[in-house]
Amino acid sequence: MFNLIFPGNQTADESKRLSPDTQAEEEEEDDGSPEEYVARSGFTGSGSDQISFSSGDRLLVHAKPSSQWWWAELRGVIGYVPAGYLRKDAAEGEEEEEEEEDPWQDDEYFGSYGTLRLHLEMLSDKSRTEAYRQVILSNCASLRNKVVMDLGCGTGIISLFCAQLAQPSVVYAVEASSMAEYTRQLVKQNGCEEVVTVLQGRAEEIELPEQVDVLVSEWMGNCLLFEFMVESVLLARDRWLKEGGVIWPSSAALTLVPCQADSYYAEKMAFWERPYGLDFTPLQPLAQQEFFTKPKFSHLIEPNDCLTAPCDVLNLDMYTLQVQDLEEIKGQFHFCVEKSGVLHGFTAWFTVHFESLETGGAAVELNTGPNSEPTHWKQTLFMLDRPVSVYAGDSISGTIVLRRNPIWRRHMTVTLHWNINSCTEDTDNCQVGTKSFPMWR
Ligand SMILES: C[S@@+](CC[C@H](N)C(=O)[O-])C[C@H]1O[C@@H](n2cnc3c(N)ncnc32)[C@H](O)[C@@H]1O
Repeated sequence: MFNLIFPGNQTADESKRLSPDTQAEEEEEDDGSPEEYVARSGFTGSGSDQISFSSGDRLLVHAKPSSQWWWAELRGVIGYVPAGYLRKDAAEGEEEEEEEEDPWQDDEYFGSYGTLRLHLEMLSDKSRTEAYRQVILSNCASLRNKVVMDLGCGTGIISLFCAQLAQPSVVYAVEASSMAEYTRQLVKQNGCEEVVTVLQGRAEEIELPEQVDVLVSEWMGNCLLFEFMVESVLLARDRWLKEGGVIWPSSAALTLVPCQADSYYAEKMAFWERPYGLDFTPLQPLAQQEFFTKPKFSHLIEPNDCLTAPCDVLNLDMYTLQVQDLEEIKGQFHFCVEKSGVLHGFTAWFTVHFESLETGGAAVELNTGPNSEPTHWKQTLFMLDRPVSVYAGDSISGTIVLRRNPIWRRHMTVTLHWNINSCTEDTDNCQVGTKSFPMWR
């Protein structure tokens, strides 16, 4: 049985909203002999220590050093494989139970949005909430008599901003979690029931009486796409948005920067070098697996720790983005090191833009990067396995690939490939590396 850790019981280091994990999947006794697993879908390994396989392949799992990556064998080739892509070769009849698992994990997902914890966190995030308020306020003239859909309204904050700061004809506030029952009360309590209609249900399933002029939603997750609520927005756009209608946010970008992370590295890895005068370095490979396999959510990078200027690696246009594009999104980067230091990893954050409907009006931007007010998303840190010294003038180029999990639809793997070209003569001329980070499967 897969064990999901949702926000209600996660650690502060993990996602703000959704942090399913794969721990404790195997309850059976481990007698040390290899176990046979079947691939649920294909996987293309990156780097020399991962193996590729196709859907239906039978793999022998020799060891499970972490909940995400197992050590397995296929046709005589041995290497790491992502655990979430494998299932036990169930006897007939048992398989049915497995197939019943919801790849969207909606019970857990909407269950967590049915409690106050996440709404408190989101509403306490002033930069986020004020950005939406500013969008409504600065477009209040254009919103007059418009039909608005607030997809995933939660407590209804954006719908209430619309009703109080503008004069739309109606706002359809759609919410799948049980919070919708309270949202109705909040709408009434604030005297907005003439304008705001709360509809409880999944946006994909609800029926609206009409098409809408404006589709607004706060769907962004860690590293922009995690949770993949964006899919619901794209489907609603195609079904409910009038020709020429507006989507807020209208575009989104993911930004990356090569960085130092001295204190995190010291806390999780260098610690094992000489605690209490003893050599604990044999634990370092374990530390790497345990602390550096997944990205670190909730990282707050100091502007000083950026080794280069940041660079946008993905740009999504919410009008043209298609659901199928989400399966694999690739970006490229080319950085020029500005100051010598130690490259511990890469940090990512996102920015979204809300186009203005007013003539000559300025777009509103919500930037979650280190040069803006911190938001509850903070930033996402991807640690390399080994730090690399870099020097001013070096170039770091490469690619980033966000690959959506083919089974667990709210999850993805981020693969970074980098190439460091040193400008100094006394160091290796070129260093390349690849690392894949499951979020969370
Ligand atoms: C990030 S929260 C934003 C809540 C609120 N709009 C705000 O800004 O505070 C996303 C909300 O969307 C809801 N949601 C996610 N996917 C949905 C879907 N497909 N249909 C309806 N509601 C959805 C969640 O239950 C959650 O309350």
